[in-house]
Amino acid sequence: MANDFITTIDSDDEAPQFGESSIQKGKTPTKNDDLDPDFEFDFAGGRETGLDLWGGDEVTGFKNGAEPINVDDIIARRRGKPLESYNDRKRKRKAAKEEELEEGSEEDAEEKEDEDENMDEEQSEVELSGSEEDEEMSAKDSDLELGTDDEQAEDEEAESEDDDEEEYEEEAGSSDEEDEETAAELARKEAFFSKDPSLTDDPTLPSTFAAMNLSRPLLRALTSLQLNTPTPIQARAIPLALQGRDILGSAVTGSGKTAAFMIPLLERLCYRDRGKGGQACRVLILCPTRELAVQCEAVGKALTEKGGLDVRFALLVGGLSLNAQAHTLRTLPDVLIATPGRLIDHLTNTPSFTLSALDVLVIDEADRMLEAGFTDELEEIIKACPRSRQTMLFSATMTDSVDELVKLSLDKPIRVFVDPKRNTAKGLIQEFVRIRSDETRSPSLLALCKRTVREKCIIFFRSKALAHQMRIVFGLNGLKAAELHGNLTQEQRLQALNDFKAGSVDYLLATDLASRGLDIKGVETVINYDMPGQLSQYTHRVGRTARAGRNGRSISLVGEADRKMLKAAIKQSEADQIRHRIIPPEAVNAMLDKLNEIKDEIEEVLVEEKEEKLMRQADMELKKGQNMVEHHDEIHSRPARTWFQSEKEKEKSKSASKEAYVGSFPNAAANGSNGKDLNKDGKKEPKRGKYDGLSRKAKRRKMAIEEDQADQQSSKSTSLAIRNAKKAARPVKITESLPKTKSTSKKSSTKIGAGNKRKSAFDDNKPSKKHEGMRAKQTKVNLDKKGKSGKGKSKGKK
Ligand SMILES: Nc1ncnc2c1ncn2[C@@H]1O[C@H](COP(=O)(O)OP(=O)(O)OP(=O)(O)O)[C@@H](O)[C@H]1O
Repeated sequence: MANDFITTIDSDDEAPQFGESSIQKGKTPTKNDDLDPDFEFDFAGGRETGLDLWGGDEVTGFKNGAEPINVDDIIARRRGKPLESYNDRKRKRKAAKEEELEEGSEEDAEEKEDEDENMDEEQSEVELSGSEEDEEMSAKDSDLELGTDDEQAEDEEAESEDDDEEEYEEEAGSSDEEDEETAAELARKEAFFSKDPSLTDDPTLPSTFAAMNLSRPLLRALTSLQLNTPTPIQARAIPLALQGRDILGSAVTGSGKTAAFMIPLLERLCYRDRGKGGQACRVLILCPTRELAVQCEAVGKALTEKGGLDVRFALLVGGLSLNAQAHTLRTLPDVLIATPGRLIDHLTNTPSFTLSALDVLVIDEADRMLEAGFTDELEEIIKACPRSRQTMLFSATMTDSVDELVKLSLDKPIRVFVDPKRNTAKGLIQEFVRIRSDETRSPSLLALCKRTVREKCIIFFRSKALAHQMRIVFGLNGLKAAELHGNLTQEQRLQALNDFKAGSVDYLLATDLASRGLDIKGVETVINYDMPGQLSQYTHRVGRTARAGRNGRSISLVGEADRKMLKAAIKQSEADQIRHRIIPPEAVNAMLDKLNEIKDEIEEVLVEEKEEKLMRQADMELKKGQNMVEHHDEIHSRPARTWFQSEKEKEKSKSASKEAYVGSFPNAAANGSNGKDLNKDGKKEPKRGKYDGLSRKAKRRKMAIEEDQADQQSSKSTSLAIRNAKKAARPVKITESLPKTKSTSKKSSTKIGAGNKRKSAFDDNKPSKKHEGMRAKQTKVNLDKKGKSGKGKSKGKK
């Protein structure tokens, strides 16, 4: 029985606070389109002890950018008072108590009056609408009545769990098949990967960092950051990385993977050639998001500063000044930490910047890179790296979608998978709340936050618009929240993280932008407002809590459409980690009423926000115009920046890469996230021809351009052939070696993860030559005009 392993808990014993309500079905907020593309900031500021990132000191020195709009300001303006965080309220209460003790018993009566006044003030600041008493009463009432409703709810739940059980059995049947497939896959993978010597030759793993033969400064840094004992992934990966081996590393979220690659590469840099000409960019760490790159840099810098190492970092991410980054690159920093897009931009547009001296390439959150549609960018970057480099790929979730990437970028790699059966941290309790109708989702979330989860909570939403709407709803209900998603400026994103870290807001309302890698200390709860489309996303979301051996809980609101994902999440977890939570229906209904009451006000806040945005945008346009007039000559003398793909190509390859990634999940189609190219009968649509959809005129024009290009190409190759023939006819000097014969093999154009019908990378035995920087063997299938296929074959060069 599912009941056997699902413990049901309810919210009855939790002290209620106050209630509120309604679902905002109105307007979606306007897209934040007043971003200033030129704003710049730096990440000055270190940290004292421990790897405590996002300490609130990172965001400094903003220039140019207009002040971002804060909906809390709009709400405060309407209400006449700013919102307070749970911490602020606690601090106030504590201060009041201390004051009371100091005053002594003589002034007791007088003091009590004051305190009551204070309390009233505090309460009214928090309880923004309705009378305080009413709210408290209604919340209390709902708790008292809970017994009967609870029983009813549990009965209903038991029924549903019976249904669940049947489906579990069905799933268990199909999973055998999956396991068989996996066994075959595993055999192929085993042949591809080298044996991990830490498992076979020497089963005793280093239990201390000192036992890893790390240099003294690095050991000192680790001690002062209180990293005393290596985590399992560190114990296994660091010694292998120090030997220069290529690694595919995976371990549960929050298990210290960043240090697992950062420590060996810093150790390596301690012994680099510092002589004349020895200075170069030696390490590249690729991260999927800007926030992750910033965090990764912070880990590296913390170790460097504490150890007194002479290693310089450069952060190459979007949203920061291109010119400042180009300037830093000219100084040849040792470690580049980059997001793929910005790195490509520099490779294409920053004069004399190359990766030709690179020793180590690290791809963090490798599967996410493919999910985010960075396939072509990764291929381009790998192509720009020397073949002799060491490569390490890390992620908590390694789906088969990374096979191609592994094969393309790693050389005789070792798979370092720590506890592959465990997907979530041991200290994580996963709670699930059943949502019977979508109408109750928002009130359930509010009830949860008002009654149970008061602080240090990240709430994940499927869309940016929803996260923003909910921020307004939270604000109007006296809950202090910040939002984090891609519609914000980089400044706002980092500010939100810093506010949350500092405790000046209690909730971080985020999209999946924040689901990967972010290490924020003290996150106690993760709430999934809705279940994500993929299991790996769920794993990463809930992995923002219970990190580094700590405890934490996740609470997921599960509707009918999320049942499959619920089962998958339960299946991948230990039985004692799962709980069923019930929110008293009265509390939910009270919130629903409150939300309905403030519906109009939500609209008004959105309108005010829009108006303010338009005004600031007009201001910026004005400034822009002035700049264009004043600095016309300078602006037009700059060379235009180029990109390795056109916008159209970029979009196309992004969606192809996303589809390939999503297609690797069996449940993706069920979640509506794939199958775009299937017709009504579920069959694959034929591929569109390159002239399809074009008017006759446009088609003729395109054909003419292609002909011109072909002509140009052939005249170029003719003159090259003439030059070569002349050269060959020249007599060869005795001291000169004979000219080498050129390989005629064609370049392959296989894309990582491209195409929907996926074949494992490990199925491919035919070697072929790829780009200079790539080491993997590739196969290209060339279709001739008649549709016959022929395989291009060439050797991979080491
Ligand atoms: N040896 C160690 N001892 C104690 N704490 C550690 C150790 N190594 C790392 N940590 C801490 O563990 C936390 C999580 O580390 P990190 O962010 O590298 O995890 P991760 O495995 O990369 O997680 P994710 O998969 O979510 O990206 C950090 O706060 C870090 O300071």
